[in-house]
Amino acid sequence: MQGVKNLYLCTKFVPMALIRITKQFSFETGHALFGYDGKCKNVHGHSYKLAVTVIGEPISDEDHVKLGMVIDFGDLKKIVKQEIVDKFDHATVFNKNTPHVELAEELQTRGHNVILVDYQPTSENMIQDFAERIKSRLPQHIELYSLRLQETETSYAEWYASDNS
Ligand SMILES: Nc1nc2c(c(=O)[nH]1)N=C([C@H](O)[C@H](O)COP(=O)(O)OP(=O)(O)OP(=O)(O)O)CN2
Ligand SMILES: [Zn+2]
Repeated sequence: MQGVKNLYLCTKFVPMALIRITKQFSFETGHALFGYDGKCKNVHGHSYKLAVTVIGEPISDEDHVKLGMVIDFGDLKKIVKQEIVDKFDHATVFNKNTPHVELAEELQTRGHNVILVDYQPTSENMIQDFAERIKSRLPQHIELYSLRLQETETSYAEWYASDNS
């Protein structure tokens, strides 16, 4: 009986661990790479898949409604939906520093959903943009750990906070 009591006490005093949790998203987005020397210079689209990983300590306050969670998956979903999915899904992204801006403006006047960005819309640049958008919305005690943006079945970009600090 004494042994069982000790085991119970041990589980109560385990130091808090940092845990990574991940939520995955998908959205359909068009883009064109102005000046590119391949077929992706044409306006085309991808079924993007985005995996968002955050890191933090699970909440240990037994009175907290989110006990045991780093962040509620639902709250993470809300942030990523508002910042990325709802904006980029069924939109076409153009680099506003290229002549594509004219095409973009024409499409906008015809009611199309267009996003003008300050960069060439490659996976590498989009993932950096997404990292900044998500970081700006996370609670202070949670950090963005990594992103993985999959553009095609065989191509993806990754962003790690540790590579960029
Ligand atoms: N480093 C990068 N290279 C390319 C990007 C990019 O964002 N970063 N983007 C493109 C195109 O937009 C498009 O994604 C084509 O990618 P790719 O993998 O070449 O697509 P394919 O369908 O041709 O791939 P396969 O699986 O090899 O058939 C181009 N490059
Ligand atoms: Zn592409």
